Amino acid sequence: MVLLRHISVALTAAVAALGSALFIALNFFYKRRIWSPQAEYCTIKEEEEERGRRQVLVLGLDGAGKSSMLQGLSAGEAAAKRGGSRPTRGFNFISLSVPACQLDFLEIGGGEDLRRYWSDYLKRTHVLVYVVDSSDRSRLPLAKAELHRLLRVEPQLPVVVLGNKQDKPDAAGVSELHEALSLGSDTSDRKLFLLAAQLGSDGSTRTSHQGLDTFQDLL
Ligand SMILES: Nc1nc2c(ncn2[C@@H]2O[C@H](COP(=O)(O)OP(=O)(O)OP(=O)(O)O)[C@@H](O)[C@H]2O)c(=O)[nH]1
Ligand SMILES: [Mg+2]
Repeated sequence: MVLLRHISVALTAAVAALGSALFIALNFFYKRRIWSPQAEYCTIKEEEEERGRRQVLVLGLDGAGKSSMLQGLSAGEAAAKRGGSRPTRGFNFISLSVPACQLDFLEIGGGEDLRRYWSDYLKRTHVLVYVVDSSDRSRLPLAKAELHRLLRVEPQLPVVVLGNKQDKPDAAGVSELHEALSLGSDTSDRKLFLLAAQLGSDGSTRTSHQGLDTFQDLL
C-alpha cells in the first residue's frame, strides 16, 4: 500500500515536470515564430538601414504642394510648373542619391479618403515631411489635427513641417504657422523643424533652409 502511494507520488511529479518542460519549449518556439506586422515592418526598416536607404514620408492635405516638391527634387525631370501637377490618387515615389545615403521620398495623396492610410507608413519612415498650404487659412485647423494624429502615433519620429506657398500674398508666416499648428504643444523630445517654402520659378521648392541638408542632418 505504502509502495503504491510512493509510485503514485513519483508518477504525478514526473507528469508535472514533463508538462512544465513542454510548456517552456512551446512558449520558446512560438515566441520566435509568431508573426506580427510591427515585427515585419521593423525587419524591413533595419534591412533598408543596412543598405544605406532612408525613407522620407511626405504627407499633408490635398493641394498642399507635396507632388510639386517631389517633382522639383527629382533631377532631370521637367520642373514642376505651377498648376502642373494632378492630385495624387495613391502614391508618388522618387529616390535620390545624396552623399550620406539613398533618400527614398514617398508621397501619399492628401485626399480625405487617403488620409486614413497615412499612419500605416510611419513605422518604416525615418523622417516625416508634412507640407502645409500656408495660404489655405480655413484648413489650417484640419492640417493641424491631421498632423497631431500622426505625431501621437510616432513620438520619436523626426518631423519637418514645410509652410509652403509663401509666395501667395495671404500666406501665413512661420510664427503664425507655429501657433496655428500648435507645434509648441509637442512635448516629446523629437526633432521638429518648421521651414517656410515656396515653388521657385524653375519648379523647385525653395525652403528657408537648404532642404536636402536638413534631411541629411536629421538622418
Ligand atoms: N503659388 C504656389 N502654388 C504652388 C506651390 N506649390 C505647389 N503649388 C500648386 O499647388 C497645386 C497643388 O500642388 P500638388 O503638388 O499637386 O499638391 P499635393 O500636395 O501633391 O496634392 P495631393 O496630391 O492632392 O495630395 C498645384 O497647382 C501646384 O502647382 C507654391 O509654393 N506656390
Ligand atoms: Mg500629390
